[in-house]
Amino acid sequence: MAETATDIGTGTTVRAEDLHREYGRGAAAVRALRGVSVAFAPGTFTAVMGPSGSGKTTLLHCLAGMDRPTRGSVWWGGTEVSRLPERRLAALRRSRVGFIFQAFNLMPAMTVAQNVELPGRLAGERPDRVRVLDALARVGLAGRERHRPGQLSGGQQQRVAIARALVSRPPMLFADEPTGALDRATGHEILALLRTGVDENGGTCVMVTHDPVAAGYADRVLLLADGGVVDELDRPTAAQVGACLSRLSGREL
Ligand SMILES: Nc1ncnc2c1ncn2[C@@H]1O[C@H](COP(=O)(O)OP(=O)(O)OP(=O)(O)O)[C@@H](O)[C@H]1O
Repeated sequence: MAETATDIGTGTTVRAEDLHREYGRGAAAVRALRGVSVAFAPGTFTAVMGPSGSGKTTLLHCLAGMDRPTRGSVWWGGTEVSRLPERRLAALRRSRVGFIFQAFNLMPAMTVAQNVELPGRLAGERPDRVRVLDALARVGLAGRERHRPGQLSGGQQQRVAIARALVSRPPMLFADEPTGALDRATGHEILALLRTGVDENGGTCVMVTHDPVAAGYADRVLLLADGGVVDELDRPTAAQVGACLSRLSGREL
């Protein structure tokens, strides 16, 4: 099936159909995902939660085209990404997907601006200074472009990582515990940035988190257990999320 540039525009529906992901083979095989079918509409912010080992990161990596399912399919708009050859997938991913890691994953020897430019450079593009400075300004880091990551606080480093993820204005943003390494107040600032990105640009954002308060920024919470979706909550309060997680891990608060 051929994909075209028009398949993916501002805000993309991300869809998984009967997704299975196994690691290893035979008796030692781990079934990380066991038939997940779920869709994420443009202009929505979804939190993925569940006990440790339930498959959250595996699901995120498959949705973001960073890992391949063993069985089933992942779609970005009308494009079945799980079947694309590696080079075409990598090219599409670079232009369509922003990914934010818990540990920021910045290059310490590079300046803030160079870090933001890096994905484009790796793709062979000429850096667009105006876009880079605009992305830094959008995350509140105007004037910091010549700093090294080590000269910034954890929250500021995560803002650099968000600017790096957003500089190409991707329609899809995936975040794996983006506030896990931050204090609560700084975490709120980061979550507010993600929320604004969805509200103002109509992007599709999927975030893995362990924090019920962080999940409160999302429109929807998807709960995983044992590699499957076991529940969904629409605009839940932190208390509702906490109660649901406690039930899932077999404990009552
Ligand atoms: N590369 C791998 N090789 C083997 N097993 C793996 C690999 N990655 C993940 N797993 C296993 O797959 C299952 C799901 O892992 P995953 O990281 O997706 O869970 P998670 O819900 O994100 O966990 P956590 O909340 O602890 O980060 C776990 O049993 C894990 O040990």
